Amino acid sequence: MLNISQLKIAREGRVLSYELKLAEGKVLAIQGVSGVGKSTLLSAIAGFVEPLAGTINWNDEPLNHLPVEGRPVSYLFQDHNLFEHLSVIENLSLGFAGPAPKDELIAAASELKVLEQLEKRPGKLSGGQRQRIALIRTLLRPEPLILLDEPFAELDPETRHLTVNWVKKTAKANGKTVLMVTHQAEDAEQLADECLILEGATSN
Ligand SMILES: Nc1ncnc2c1ncn2[C@@H]1O[C@H](COP(=O)(O)OP(=O)(O)OP(=O)(O)O)[C@@H](O)[C@H]1O
Repeated sequence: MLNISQLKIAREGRVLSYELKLAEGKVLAIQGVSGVGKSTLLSAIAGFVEPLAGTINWNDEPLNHLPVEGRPVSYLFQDHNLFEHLSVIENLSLGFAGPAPKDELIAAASELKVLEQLEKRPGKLSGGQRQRIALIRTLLRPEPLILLDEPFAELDPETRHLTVNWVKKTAKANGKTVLMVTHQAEDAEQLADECLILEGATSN
């Protein structure tokens, strides 16, 4: 269970407040107007933003004082966070305690139609190809809590449908708990078990 209680974060003279409970293995869609604080919530869970107050607990363990690298979190940023000096397959192979699950990575790349891109540098890929590579990397890493910020924004409708289904299948098969920021109602309908709509912040 992810339990976020009375979390408060200062942003540009405003205080953003969050309250959230999500059972293990569930997918939550996070929606709300631009600037309401969707990405800020993911950043706080991942440990990039210091809250003013409140707690973030994962399976009853407080995360607040853990460093970014000590949190049980795999995070897909809006800009895809791929290392440009490594090939795509090297990017995909990072972050595993033991050897990377190459067969699983290659099967995912084939399913998402990016198999031909694996030996290239991320800079040579289209936005949509990078997005699928970043999704494979984020979903197949070992951490149980998956944070996705606009993960399908650059995909055409057909590829989007394929990719959303792959994320759903992969998250469920591996028991992942997923928080996904999206502006698309159909992504939420297709993928999410629950929906959180963030609303305005209070002024300081
Ligand atoms: N690194 C930062 N430092 C300070 N303030 C920030 C930072 N990033 C975002 N903000 C501010 O925090 C508020 C919430 O931004 P956030 O990116 O969380 O919104 P969002 O709902 O994800 O928006 P969008 O849908 O446009 O991505 C905004 O007022 C934004 O200007």
